[in-house]
Amino acid sequence: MATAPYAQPMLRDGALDGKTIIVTGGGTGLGRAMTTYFLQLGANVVISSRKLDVLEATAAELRTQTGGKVLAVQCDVRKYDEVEKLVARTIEEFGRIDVLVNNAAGNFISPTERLSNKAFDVIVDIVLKGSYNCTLAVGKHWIKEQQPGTILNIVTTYASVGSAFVVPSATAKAGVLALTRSLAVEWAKYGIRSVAIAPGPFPTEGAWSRLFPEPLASKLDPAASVPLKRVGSHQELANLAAFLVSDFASYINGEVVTIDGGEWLNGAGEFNKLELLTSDMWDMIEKTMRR
Ligand SMILES: CCCCCCCCC/C=C/C(=O)SCCNC(=O)CCNC(=O)[C@H](O)C(C)(C)COP(=O)(O)OP(=O)(O)OC[C@H]1O[C@@H](n2cnc3c(N)ncnc32)[C@H](O)[C@@H]1OP(=O)(O)O
Ligand SMILES: NC(=O)C1=CN([C@@H]2O[C@H](COP(=O)(O)OP(=O)(O)OC[C@H]3O[C@@H](n4cnc5c(N)ncnc54)[C@H](OP(=O)(O)O)[C@@H]3O)[C@@H](O)[C@H]2O)C=CC1
Repeated sequence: MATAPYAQPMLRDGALDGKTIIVTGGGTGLGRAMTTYFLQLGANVVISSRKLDVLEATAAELRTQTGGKVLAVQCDVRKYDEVEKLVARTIEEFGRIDVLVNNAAGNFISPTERLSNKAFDVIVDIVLKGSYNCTLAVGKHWIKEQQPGTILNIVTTYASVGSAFVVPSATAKAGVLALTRSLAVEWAKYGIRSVAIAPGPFPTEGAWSRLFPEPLASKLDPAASVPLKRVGSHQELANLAAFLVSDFASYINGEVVTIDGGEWLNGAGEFNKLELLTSDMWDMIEKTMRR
C-alpha cells in the first residue's frame, strides 16, 4: 500500500548535516521516531533513558536502517549528576551539542485522590525536573562555549488547558511549557532557541499501555474526538520536530506547535457537539427558528 502523503519524510537530504542532537527517551515511541528521521537527515544522535538494553537495541537497529551515527547513553533525567555525564559523554563522542530534545516522560491515568504523594512525585520528577535538569546542564555548556543551540520540549495539548485524570502530568507539562516560553526570552541573547511541540494522540506502546488500557481501549476510539478522525503518524511528528530544530526554523522561538488534528479545540467550542445533528434535524431547527 502506498504511504499516505502526510506520512512521508518532508525535509531535503542533509538538512541536519553536522548537527549533534540529544533525544531523552530516544529508545522508544516518538523519541525513536524523531531519532530515526534526524539520522536520515544527517544528524548525529545521542539517545538516553534508564534502560540501557532498550537503548542499545534501538541504536543497533537504527545504525543498520539509516547508516547514521547514534550513541546510546544510560541516564535517568531526574539525577543531575547523570545528566552532566550525558553531556560530557556527548561532547567526548561528537565534540559538540546543537540540539536538546526533552522527550522523556512518565504518565498514567488515575483519579487524583487515589494517588500517593510518591506517585505524584514520580511523574513530576521525570517530566518537569527531568526537563529542567537537561536544559540547565546543556544550556550552561552552550553559554560557556558561546555556542548557539536549540531546545525542543515535547509537551501535550493539555499543558495549556489542564486535564482530569492525568493531573501530575498536566501539572508538570504546564511547567515545561512555562520553561519553554521563559527561556525563549532570557536565553535568546545567547543564540539559544526554545520551542515546543504539543502532540495529540500518536499510538505508542508506552502511552497506550498507561493511558488507554483495557477496558478503556475497547470502549473508546481515540480518533473519535479528533475532527480529522484519525490519530497521528509518527513521521508527521518527526517532520515537525526536524523542521523546528533545523536552521529553517531559525526565527521561531518560544512557540508551541500543536499537532493534534484539531482535537483540543473540539472539547472547547460550546456548539461543537452539534456535529451529532442530521440534515433533517437542521431542517426542522431552521424552520422553528425562522417561524
Ligand atoms: C484516551 C486516548 C488516549 C490519547 C492519548 C493522548 C494524550 C497523551 C498525553 C501524554 C502522554 C504521555 O506522557 S505518554 C508517556 C508514557 N510513557 C511512560 O510513562 C514511560 C515511563 N513510565 C514508567 O516507567 C512508569 O509508568 C512510571 C510509574 C511513571 C515510573 O515507573 P517507576 O518504576 O519509576 O515507578 P514505580 O516505583 O512503579 O511507581 C512510583 C509510584 O507511583 C505509583 N504508581 C505507579 N503506577 C500507578 C498507577 N497506575 N496508579 C496509581 N499509582 C501508580 C506506585 O505505586 C509508586 O507509589 P508508592 O506505591 O506510593 O511508592
Ligand atoms: N504518544 C502520545 O500520544 C503522546 C505523547 N506525548 C509525549 O511524547 C513523549 C514521548 O512519549 P511516547 O513515545 O508516547 O512514550 P514512551 O513511553 O515510548 O516514551 C517515554 C520515554 O521516556 C523514558 N523515560 C522515562 N522515565 C525516564 C527517566 N527518569 N529518565 C530518562 N528517561 C526516562 C522512557 O525510557 P526508559 O523507560 O528506558 O527510561 C521512554 O523511552 C513524551 O514526552 C510524552 O509525554 C505527548 C502527547 C501525546
